[in-house]
Formats: sequence, C-alpha cells, structure tokens
Amino acid sequence: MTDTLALIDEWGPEKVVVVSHRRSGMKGVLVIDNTARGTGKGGTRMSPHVTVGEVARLARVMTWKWAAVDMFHGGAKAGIAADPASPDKEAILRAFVRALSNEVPREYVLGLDMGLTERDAAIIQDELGDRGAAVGTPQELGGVPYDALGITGYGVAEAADAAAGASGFSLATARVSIQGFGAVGAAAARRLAELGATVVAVSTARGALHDPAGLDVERMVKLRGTYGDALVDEYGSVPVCAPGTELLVPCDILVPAALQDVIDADLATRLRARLVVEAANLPTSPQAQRVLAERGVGIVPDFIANAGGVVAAGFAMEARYSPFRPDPARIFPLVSAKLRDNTEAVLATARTGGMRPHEAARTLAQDRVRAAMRLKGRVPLAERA
Ligand SMILES: NC(=O)c1ccc[n+]([C@@H]2O[C@H](COP(=O)([O-])OP(=O)(O)OC[C@H]3O[C@@H](n4cnc5c(N)ncnc54)[C@H](O)[C@@H]3O)[C@@H](O)[C@H]2O)c1
Repeated sequence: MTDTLALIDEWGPEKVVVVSHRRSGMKGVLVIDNTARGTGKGGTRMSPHVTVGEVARLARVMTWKWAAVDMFHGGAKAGIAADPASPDKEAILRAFVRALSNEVPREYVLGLDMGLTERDAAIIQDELGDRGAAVGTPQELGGVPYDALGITGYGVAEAADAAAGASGFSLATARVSIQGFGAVGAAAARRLAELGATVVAVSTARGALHDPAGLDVERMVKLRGTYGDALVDEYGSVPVCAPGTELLVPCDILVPAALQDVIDADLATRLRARLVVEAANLPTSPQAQRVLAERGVGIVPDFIANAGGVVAAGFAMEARYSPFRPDPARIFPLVSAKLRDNTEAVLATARTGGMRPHEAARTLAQDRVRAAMRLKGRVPLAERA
C-alpha cells in the first residue's frame, strides 16, 4: 500500500486525487506532479493493476519529458483501475472524468495511454461537454493520429541525424540497424533512408533480416501493411535470422525500437555500433550505459529520441479549441526542430559537464523545472534569495 504523503519530494506531486464511484465500480487516481512550466499533461491509462505509486512515477517522468523537449506543460498522469475489455468500460470512464470535473481541463487534460483508445477520448469530451477535456480524439473530431503518421519514428531519425552530425559522421554514409519494425521502427527506417542512411538490418518478434548491402525499406513497409510482423518471412532475398541478430551486426547506428531492457552490460561490450539511438523506452540498462560510455559509443536517451509523440501531443493541446482541422504537415517541422535542438543540447551538456547523456538529459530537464519554480516563487522562502 502506497503512503501517498511519502511520495512528496522537492518536485511534487502537487496534487493527488483519488476517486471512486460505487454504482459503476470505478476507482482511479490523478497525479499532478509539477506544473511550474504549465498545465498538467500526460496520458490516462486503464489497467486492472494500476496503483497510486505507479501513476505518480509516470507523472514524474512526464515532468522531465516536457521540460527535456522544452515545451510548456507540466507532468501529470491518471490511472483507472479497471479492465479495458470490460463491458462497463464507458460507464467507468464517464464516472472517472465526472469525478475529476474540478481539475479537468483547467489543471489536467486527459490523453491516451495503455487501455484507452481514440473513441474513449471522444467519450471524455462528451461527458464533460468540453473539447478541451482530452486529446487523442479521432480525426473526425479534429484529432491528430500520431501512430498512423509515424511521428515518433520520424523524430527518432531526426535525433539520429543530429547525433551523427555531433559525433562527426553523416547519415549519407551511415549503416543503420533497427530492432522492431512496428509503428516507431518502420517510420524511423523510412525517414533514415530519406536522409541518406543505409538500413542494413531490421527485426520483428518473428526474426531478423540482415543485408550489408542495404535492405529495401519501402518494400518492407509495404509488406508490413499486409503481413505485419511476418514481413521478415515474406521479404525473400535474404535469409531470416533469429531475433536479436540485428543487435550485433556491424553498423554505425543501432536503433532499439521494440522493448525495454534489451541491452545489458554484457551485450554493451559486444555491440558493433558507434551510436545507439533509443527509440523504445528504457532499452539500455544503467550498467550498459556505463559500458557504452567507456567504449566511446554515443547514445541518445529515450526521452530525447522518442519525444516526437510528446511534441505531437503538444500540438494537439493547442488545437483543442480551434475550429480548424489540424494540419499534420505542420507537426513534422516542429518535431524536427525540437528533437534536433534537444539532441544537440543534451550531447553538448554531456560533453562539457563530463556526464553520460542520460544524466545530462535529466540535469537539463531539472534545471528548467527548477528555474520555473524559482521564478514563480514555488520554493521555500529560505531558498529564494
Ligand atoms: N508509438 C509511439 O509513439 C511511442 C512513443 C514513445 C515510445 N514508444 C516505445 O517504442 C517501442 C515501440 O513502439 P511501437 O509503437 O512501434 O510498437 P509496435 O507494437 O507497433 O511495434 C513493436 C515492434 O517490435 C517488434 N518486437 C517485439 N519483440 C521483439 C523482439 N524480441 N525482437 C525484435 N523485435 C521485436 C514487434 O514485432 C514489432 O515489430 C515501445 O517500447 C514503445 O513503448 C512508442
């Protein structure tokens, strides 16, 4: 059992609201972590196992994510302890947002996370009679379909290009290996190829493809549309290897875009890439990060490289009350500019401060949040001088 007061440290949470509704059986929690830089924003998850502690941890991650991409929202997250497959899902969701009508949308705006769909975002807007209550709505209601547009993967490629430049090589001569050819991996492959890179290996849960001369990205994207993960079996011109092979092929850039915890200290000693760009969340253990740093292998941390979705969410936040349909073409230049700037800033901070990039990213985010807290007088009087 989490003692909610024990969650509080120098950053937050500022507010924890636990709600329940006897008739629908709804139980849920909203955690607003830190709003020094803006309104609380972070997805809403529905899972039978949601806990206050888990939601608080995710809200904190959002505080750092917004600050790391230098966008003006605060960290927050909400969780509903229910089965998303329940026939009562709509009633539970409606009861949850009704119970939070004091906070939504002035202090928190709902968004999509595990267990919630675009249709649920539409129900949330309906329940509160406010278009501003949620982002992630279907396109018919003016929403922005991040995954279909491949925004996160596009951002990963932009971050990779910036990091390659900072490390003294160009994508035009770079060989790339990508673990995972899903929404993020496929979109990253496409943009990396567009920027001149040669994609030499990819994988799905079914297996890996490796061709030192380069794989045909457009063909793989088309096959993925028809066969999903079995695209590797259908590709044809090279044999299918065991999944995991892609992590060890000779390449310049490795993009883990599937799962967390795939690169441990042992694997880190054997990687043959000179740069790792983390598209998945937490793919590299802290010990592996240390080994990579010792070996001179660069790394772009997850919450810098995969922040394209966060930038798109920021765009969707701005579009909530507009009568005009959001133009997805406007998002890509924003993602490119933000991710390139942040990648360069983090790598420069790491270099000058003698830190690893993950430490540098956290330091940058914390400095930005601390500055906002000071300016707003949100620090103890003794620290104000
Ligand atoms: N979608 C987003 O906008 C977004 C944003 C930030 C972070 N992420 C993270 O990026 C990762 C990928 O997300 P996604 O939306 O592309 O998911 P997805 O489900 O669309 O694709 C996942 C891909 O990984 C492959 N895979 C699974 N296990 C594998 C294994 N053992 N070896 C090789 N490949 C394997 C799957 O076959 C699939 O191709 C996840 O960790 C996710 O949390 C996604």
